[in-house]
Amino acid sequence: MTTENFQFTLKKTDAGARLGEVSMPRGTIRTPAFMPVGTVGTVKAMYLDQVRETGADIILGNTYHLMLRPTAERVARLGGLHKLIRWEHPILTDSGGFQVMSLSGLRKLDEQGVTFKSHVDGSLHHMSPERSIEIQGLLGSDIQMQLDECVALPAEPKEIERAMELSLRWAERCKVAFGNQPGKAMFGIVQGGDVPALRVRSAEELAKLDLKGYAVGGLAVGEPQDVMLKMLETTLPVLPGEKPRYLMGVGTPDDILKSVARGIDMFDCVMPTRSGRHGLAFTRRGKVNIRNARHAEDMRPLDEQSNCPATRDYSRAYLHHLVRANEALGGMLLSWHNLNYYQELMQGIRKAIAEGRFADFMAETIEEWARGDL
Ligand SMILES: CNc1nc2cc(C(N)=O)ccc2[nH]1
Repeated sequence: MTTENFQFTLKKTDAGARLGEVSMPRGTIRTPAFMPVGTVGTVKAMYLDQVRETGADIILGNTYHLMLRPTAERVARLGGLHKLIRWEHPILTDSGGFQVMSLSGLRKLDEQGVTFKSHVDGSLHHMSPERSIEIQGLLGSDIQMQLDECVALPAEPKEIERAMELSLRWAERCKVAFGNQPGKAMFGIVQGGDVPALRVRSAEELAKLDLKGYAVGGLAVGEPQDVMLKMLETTLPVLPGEKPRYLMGVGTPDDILKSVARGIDMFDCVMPTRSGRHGLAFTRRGKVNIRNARHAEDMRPLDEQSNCPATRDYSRAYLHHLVRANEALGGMLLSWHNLNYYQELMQGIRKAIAEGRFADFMAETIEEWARGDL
């Protein structure tokens, strides 16, 4: 069902796990949802028709990359990102802040924003909270993220606090810049590193802004999984239950299961596509490194029970050959397989929550991974 407004419906809970839907003009997002990453206007090595067929309701676009090339203004002149890349379903764009810190030659970060040198051509750019929202608007983004400062862990508590407070001030500026766009949403991002008290403050202050959704940021930045999960247990109870929660940059299938159990509704991660390009396949019996010599003459597919052609119709021997030869088709088939596996996992999660058996589903899934490759 699509609506002219942005509407989150919490359909069922099963212990901490939540089943829901985000309805928007461009379509409905079934949650818990996994968002494939469409970095520079493409989910690498995939046709977007295939991405849709795997079950994706929404993809992510990276503001940092798109603002540098082809630029937000050019995308707007060409009719917006949906038209340019031929994806008519919802798109979430990040603010660009995380990649400015991780990819560019960061020159300055102050109250006004960030000044950086492009990793593409060395040109100088300034991005304020207002400019980030302007860029995401020019792209035609359906869900826009506030500009924030994400610190890598481990970090000094004082540094984490400084970045968290700055991000709160930037959230207010982004809310003003975003204004009132009924069919779209701007999400705040909870920061606070691995310091529970700072996480609580960030979530409490963002909740006062009455935003349409909330991301948990500043995680999957080098901390152990147990620290990430502890920060979710600290943060999520403070966020309004009737709004969607999005865990940024996460994660492995194990991360996803354990984060759903704690109340996360949306995920994005390059893991399935990036690891697919490097020959790593996620399966219901755990990870398979197709580069390993043991697959060289194995004519079985990754999983003959799958409905995905990449998983069911191609032999491990051929996948092994393609990856070892660094052939493009190797990365294409394994990206397709991994995205399909991730969406099958999300579908299994949603079905288990609907049937009130998520805890059993999580235990059975983890146990089958541990049994090892077919
Ligand atoms: C891959 N890990 C990851 N952590 C992230 C945190 C943020 C954030 N804005 O705090 C954004 C993207 C992220 N990706």
